[in-house]
Amino acid sequence: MSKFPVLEIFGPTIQGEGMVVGRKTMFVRTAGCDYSCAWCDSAFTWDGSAKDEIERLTADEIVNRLLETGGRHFDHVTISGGNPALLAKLDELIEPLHARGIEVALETQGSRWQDWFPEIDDLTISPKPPSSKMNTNWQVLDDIIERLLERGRLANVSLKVVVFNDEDLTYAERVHERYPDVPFFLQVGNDDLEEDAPPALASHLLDQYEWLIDQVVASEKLNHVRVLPQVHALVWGNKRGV
Ligand SMILES: C[S@@+](CC[C@H](N)C(=O)[O-])C[C@H]1O[C@@H](n2cnc3c(N)ncnc32)[C@H](O)[C@@H]1O
Ligand SMILES: Nc1nc2[nH]cc(C(=O)O)c2c(=O)[nH]1
Ligand code: SF4
Ligand SMILES: [Mg+2]
Repeated sequence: MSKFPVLEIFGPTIQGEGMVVGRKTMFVRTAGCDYSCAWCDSAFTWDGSAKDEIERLTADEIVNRLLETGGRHFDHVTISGGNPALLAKLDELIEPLHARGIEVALETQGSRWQDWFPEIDDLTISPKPPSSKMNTNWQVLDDIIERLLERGRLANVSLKVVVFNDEDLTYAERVHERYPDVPFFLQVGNDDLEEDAPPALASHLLDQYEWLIDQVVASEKLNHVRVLPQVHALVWGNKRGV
């Protein structure tokens, strides 16, 4: 049995982002990332600041922890990170969750393929725009999208680009033009990760949301798209574990 580096298991809460926004879900957050985005809201997964909190758990232990924490109050688990696509054996966790009738969602940036991607019920791929300071490997992303389309997973996949500025918006247009058949989401960037008063953050993020809606409305390249804020950030601010 493989061991997985886990930083948080929490919920039930709602999925605050993207293709299944609002869905009641538990979260499993893995440690470690191959990126280091300038604005990462979960930098503790990779910057060493929470290294003492990382637990190495088997899939059975994660399932037990989910059941202890969530009881009978969930039928959906979202795996995020860090980049959970660094974990080659994650099918060992996906399989027993499915066996219990629990749906599995996963958040990743599209920098690595894993053979278990087609098993994920709600797969969010979130390539990173220029403001992140990361570079997209288009060959890798093309390959991931192609493999998912070949396997008929269109209904289970989405692309989600976080937008902070005009350059990011141009990047979002480029991603949507390259993969026009993949459901496409634009997400408000949270540029105030230090604010600890939820109402102040919510007010700021709603202004950013209005700006992003205006930009998308004005774009001829962004028509078959959805624009969303991070609902959990509006409700709970920058709090961890919600
Ligand atoms: C923390 S990441 C973990 C999963 C994976 N590494 C990824 O980036 O897709 C989860 C989601 O949060 C988004 N995110 C991270 N920091 C953000 C921020 N400051 N504002 C808005 N979204 C953010 C990412 O783009 C990603 O879609
Ligand atoms: N409620 C809630 N929704 C989320 N959607 C994506 C999250 C993430 O950090 O990956 C996240 C999170 O941390 N909390
Ligand atoms: S890829 Fe995701 S977890 Fe990694 S640094 Fe970027 S936002 Fe954070
Ligand atoms: Mg988050």
